[in-house]
Amino acid sequence: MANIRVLSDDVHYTEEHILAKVQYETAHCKRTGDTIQVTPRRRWLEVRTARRPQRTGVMLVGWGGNNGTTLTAALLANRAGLRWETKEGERRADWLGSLTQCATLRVGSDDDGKDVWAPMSGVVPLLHPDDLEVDGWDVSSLDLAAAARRNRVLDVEVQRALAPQLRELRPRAAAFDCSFVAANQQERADNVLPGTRAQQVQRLREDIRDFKKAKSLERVVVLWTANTERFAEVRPGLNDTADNLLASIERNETEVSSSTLYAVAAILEGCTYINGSPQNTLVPGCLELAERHGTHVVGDDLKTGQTKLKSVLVDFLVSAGIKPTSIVSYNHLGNNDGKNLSAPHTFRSKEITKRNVVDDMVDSNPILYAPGEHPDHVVVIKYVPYVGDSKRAMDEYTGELMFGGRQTFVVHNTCEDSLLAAPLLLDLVVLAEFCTRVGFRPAGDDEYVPFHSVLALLSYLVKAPMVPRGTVVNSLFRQRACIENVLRACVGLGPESNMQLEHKLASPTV
Ligand SMILES: NC(=O)c1ccc[n+]([C@@H]2O[C@H](COP(=O)([O-])OP(=O)(O)OC[C@H]3O[C@@H](n4cnc5c(N)ncnc54)[C@H](O)[C@@H]3O)[C@@H](O)[C@H]2O)c1
Ligand SMILES: O=P([O-])([O-])O[C@@H]1[C@@H](O)[C@H](O)[C@@H](O)[C@H](O)[C@@H]1O
Repeated sequence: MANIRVLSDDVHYTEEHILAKVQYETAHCKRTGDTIQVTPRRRWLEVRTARRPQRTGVMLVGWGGNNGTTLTAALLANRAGLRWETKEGERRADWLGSLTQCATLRVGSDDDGKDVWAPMSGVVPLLHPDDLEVDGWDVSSLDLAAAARRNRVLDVEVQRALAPQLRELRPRAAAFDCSFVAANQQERADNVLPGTRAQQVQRLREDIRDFKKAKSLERVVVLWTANTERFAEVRPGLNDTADNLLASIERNETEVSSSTLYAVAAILEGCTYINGSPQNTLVPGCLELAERHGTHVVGDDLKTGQTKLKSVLVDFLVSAGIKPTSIVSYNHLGNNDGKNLSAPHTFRSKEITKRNVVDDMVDSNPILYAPGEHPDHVVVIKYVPYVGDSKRAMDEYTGELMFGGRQTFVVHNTCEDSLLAAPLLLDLVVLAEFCTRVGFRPAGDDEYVPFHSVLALLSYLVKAPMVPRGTVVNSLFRQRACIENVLRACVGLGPESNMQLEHKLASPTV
């Protein structure tokens, strides 16, 4: 696929960097009575992107799980160009569902006025999946071939072809506190670290160093794709500050979750930490620790199927002036994730992230909704072993039309949960690595400013985006546009406005 090269006085490609200059516009608003005063603020920004992706490895927490084994198999299969027979004919390994590997963005138009599109990975150098090393931890000691067989996600032909390599991959012993997950998860836990929380953090840090050294890595991303935990209590003296969190770990406080131990270990080793599950791993003390160490964190909860569709449908309805009044999201699934979510305290974590996704869109339209008014919104998840990873999502959306009309549409969405999640895990790692190579400064300043420790740019990939400040955006296309426009800024292209006035005015030469 083509890479783009921007020919502009505002873009310079040196051996090490892409140096770009772009005009950045915001608008300050002030409400006075029935009027909103809007003051545009335009300034020139200089963007510096290091061109060489770093030698990167990802350490998956929950490596032996459905998502972890599926991502690992995808990395191996794509690297090998694996082809296999199915009843529909030959298939070959691909990255379908990955934004960085299979999505494009419009970069302009050609002599005939036709749009020209480029792969996202062709705008700025991104880490290639073939170069990504993988390791991780799991409470189950199964090697990844045995785990893939247990997980029942991959075609048998694929499992057979990859078994020799998967068999060599064995998860490291895990930090695990079963009280934070469903009791039914204890039965697989034969690979658990002993000792206090402080000793476990120390061991996890040694694991990260060991992986980094063994693979000669420059960057390690720690990504939680283990079970959903219950929310941890956040309270002064426990985890409200970095020092209090570290002291609580030293005191072996039982309210510090296993996932927070991984996050602390990652941050102390200078790694990006990504929370692919809904629990509040990234407590305030964790966020302060990440800022102190200048590392990035991303959360919460992968956005893969039912919620992703919801963030599109509700955005479409509200932005079309149709008023969603009832949203009922039901799904059943039969994988281990579903088994773990069958406990009330773990389901509650998932319910929170699946329900909050419409808040910003509802709040954006006071014409439709009075202050504090929201659609009825219900989330139901049931564990039905027979369907395995092939989650069935059924949604009913009801909205109000003019003259008291009602519109109801029902969606049946059979997701293969892990085949949807694995490409997003790759995107999270690839974009997280990219974010460590970019800096911004007002034109003329000396210092480039990196992304904030809380990587809000990756909101597109999670259900409940953490942001350092400002409004949480859940609208999927606004989130995607943010990534697209940041990539464009790195090569001196302004934001995609979609105006294309050259095709809309009486004269194309305005
Ligand atoms: N489409 C999706 O699959 C999807 C979407 C959004 C979020 N998620 C979240 O991703 C996570 C993983 O999903 P999955 O389908 O792979 O689940 P899974 O149960 O198949 O995998 C989780 C793995 O984590 C291991 N584990 C549990 N606690 C651990 C610990 N403390 N340390 C190390 N390993 C531990 C388990 O043994 C298991 O192998 C879940 O929290 C799920 O809610 C999944
Ligand atoms: O991402 P999404 O499809 O909206 O939500 C999914 C839930 O519907 C499913 O029950 C759960 O097991 C997955 O982890 C995922 O969170």
